[in-house]
Amino acid sequence: MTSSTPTSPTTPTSRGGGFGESALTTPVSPITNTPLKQFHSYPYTNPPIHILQTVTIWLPRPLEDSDPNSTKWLIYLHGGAWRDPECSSKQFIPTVNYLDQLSDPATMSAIAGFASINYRLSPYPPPAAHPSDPSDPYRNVQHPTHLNDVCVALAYLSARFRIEDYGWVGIGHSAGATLWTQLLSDVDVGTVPRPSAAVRGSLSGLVLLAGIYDLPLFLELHRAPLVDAKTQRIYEQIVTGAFGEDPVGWAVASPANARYVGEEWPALGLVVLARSKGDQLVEEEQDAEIEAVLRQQGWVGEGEEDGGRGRRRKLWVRQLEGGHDEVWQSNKGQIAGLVQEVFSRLGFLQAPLIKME
Ligand SMILES: N[C@@H](CC(=O)c1ccccc1NC=O)C(=O)O
Repeated sequence: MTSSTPTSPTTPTSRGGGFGESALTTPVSPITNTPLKQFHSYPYTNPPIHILQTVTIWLPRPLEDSDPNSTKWLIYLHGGAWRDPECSSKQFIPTVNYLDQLSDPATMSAIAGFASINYRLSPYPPPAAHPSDPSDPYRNVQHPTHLNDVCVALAYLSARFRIEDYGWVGIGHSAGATLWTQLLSDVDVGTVPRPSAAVRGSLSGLVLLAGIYDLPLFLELHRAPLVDAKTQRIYEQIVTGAFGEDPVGWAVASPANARYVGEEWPALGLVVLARSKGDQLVEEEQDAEIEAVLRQQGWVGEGEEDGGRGRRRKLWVRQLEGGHDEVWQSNKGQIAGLVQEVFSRLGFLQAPLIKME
């Protein structure tokens, strides 16, 4: 297989989602008056302290006009190799806008709200466009602190928006897909409680984009002579920065080595694994591994029998187009299309309303 060089940390990126216009500086208005294209970031810690511990919310309509029986929440976890401050909750904006403006309106009618979670990051040493200050406690954390923040954010979404009354679908890109699969499994989440039974029981679908599921394999595929020494060093920094120096820790934190207790997420009926052949940063072996692991643990592929076990856990594989970070950009509405497909499969789309002239 061939591997190519990841985004050079020295290259400033023109991607959206940077810290330039801080989400926290956006004035917070009463949630029920939030127009869709405006987003509002809410601190999920008490006391509210830092932008990296916020969740960004978009509402298609005042929340009280969304019927919990017929609308769902979509909850996004961004990537960025656990360290890149240019990658944030704003990665979800292209998908939100696509669903708002270009998708079949039936999908938007079935969405109560979009939430995109920021979490504390791991060290990003220089040279980098935005290196972390070694004394910044928000940009020098390690696993399981990222997961710890995701758990706190989900508890906040439950307390403030009652996501469990609506039901929800999770979406994650790259390290964000790693975080969702870790959360679903028995990987350590730190000192905070795991999501409540109500929150776990209301997750019905998961869309995993370009995820990293086996950290030792991630390093193996980016070691000389497969890649040049500089690229090898970047991948080593990513993994040691986020998971420490001990290789045992890398294996223990890897979703591919974990157990998935379906009963703990009883409504989860569909997991979608999606990646692009044009992904230059994360290899297809990652998806192949997690697919095999989920199959061993009870998920069944599309169009396959479930062996009479009566399980409802389906595993879909989908192809995307573009480079690693292009898949979440509006790129032909790929992610919006997946959301629509998942909503349709899960029975969330209602017959379109007939307009009265
Ligand atoms: N932009 C990131 C690179 C990055 O996101 C990445 C690089 C290689 C493999 C996976 C990556 N992202 C996963 O979340 C950085 O500058 O570190």
